[in-house]
Amino acid sequence: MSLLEIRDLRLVFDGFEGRAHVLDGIDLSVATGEAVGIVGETGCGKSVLARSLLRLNPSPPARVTGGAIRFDGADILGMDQAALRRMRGRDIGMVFQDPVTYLNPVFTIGQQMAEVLRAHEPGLSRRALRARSVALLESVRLAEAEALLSRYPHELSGGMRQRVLIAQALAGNPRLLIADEPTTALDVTIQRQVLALIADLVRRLGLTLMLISHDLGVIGAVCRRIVVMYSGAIVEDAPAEALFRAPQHPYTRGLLAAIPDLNRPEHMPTSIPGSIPDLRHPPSGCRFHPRCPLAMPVCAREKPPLIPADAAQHLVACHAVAQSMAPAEFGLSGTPA
Ligand SMILES: Nc1ncnc2c1ncn2[C@@H]1O[C@H](COP(=O)(O)OP(=O)(O)OP(=O)(O)O)[C@@H](O)[C@H]1O
Repeated sequence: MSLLEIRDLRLVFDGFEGRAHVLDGIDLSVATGEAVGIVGETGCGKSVLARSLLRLNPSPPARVTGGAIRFDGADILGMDQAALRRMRGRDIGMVFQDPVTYLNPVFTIGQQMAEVLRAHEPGLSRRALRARSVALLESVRLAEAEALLSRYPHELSGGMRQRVLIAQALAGNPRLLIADEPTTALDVTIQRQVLALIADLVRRLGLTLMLISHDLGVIGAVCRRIVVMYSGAIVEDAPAEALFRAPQHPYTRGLLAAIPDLNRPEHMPTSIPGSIPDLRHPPSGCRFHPRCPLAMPVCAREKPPLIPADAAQHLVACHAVAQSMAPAEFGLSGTPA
């Protein structure tokens, strides 16, 4: 049974310069205990998707135009404000990219931990708040947690600040943790430590994780399953090992070809030709078709469905891949361009 079910989710932003079709029919199921990575180029809608799960996209300009999101059976899109407040942090916790933005410079770490804890459990005594804060800071491997309570954010390093935010996200004992580019603002060594911490928390607390990054290396370090997004749609969804070994979608292949390989110095990284589409005027059919080396006439006409590729858990949305698997079954009229 899935903890999270997203069905045909569609979301637009209405702006002065027109309507941006940002989520174009997202289908995603996440089972309890899974660690799923969402990867894709900047602007493909990863953060908007994550914020949709907590209904955090500002509305207006954001508007959900179709689909459903269910968390443990509850209809998130139909929740009233009181139900949303209960759900946020308690069912689904979220960690954002930039720890500086989300910690208030004028309050101590202790005051900010207490504020989050009080929101979840209003009746906690001062002593209980202190004990819970220390336990949470220790759970994210922060040394001298007791002393940290009286420090201000600027007295902490970037990695420590991100750990404090992870501790805050865990304060409501969420079942699903969403981490949106949690290490992008950190330098490489600290990045590795924070990723190791997230992987460890997932194991220790039995958390379900949705990790968002533009970096396949970051996702591959933590997640067993990888979902690739392109321009508001999922183009491939596969076990990490299968995705790295045998990527199916031409966009995923392009992403992998762009990564330098230290074991093969002769391999020259290549970039995907063209640029990401303008979401106010997205290409018809498959949004990747103008950049795709395998594009066929059908690709400009019909959006390809997400279907099993070489294994049941390996899904891909590509007419060319579908045709190469079973041409008669799919009956596509397209011929290679
Ligand atoms: N508040 C907003 N108002 C208008 N458009 C928005 C808003 N938030 C996001 N968008 C648009 O939605 C699209 C997807 O943005 P999103 O932040 O989800 O991308 P992303 O894949 O997470 O990329 P990045 O890694 O750069 O954050 C972008 O075109 C962005 O301009």
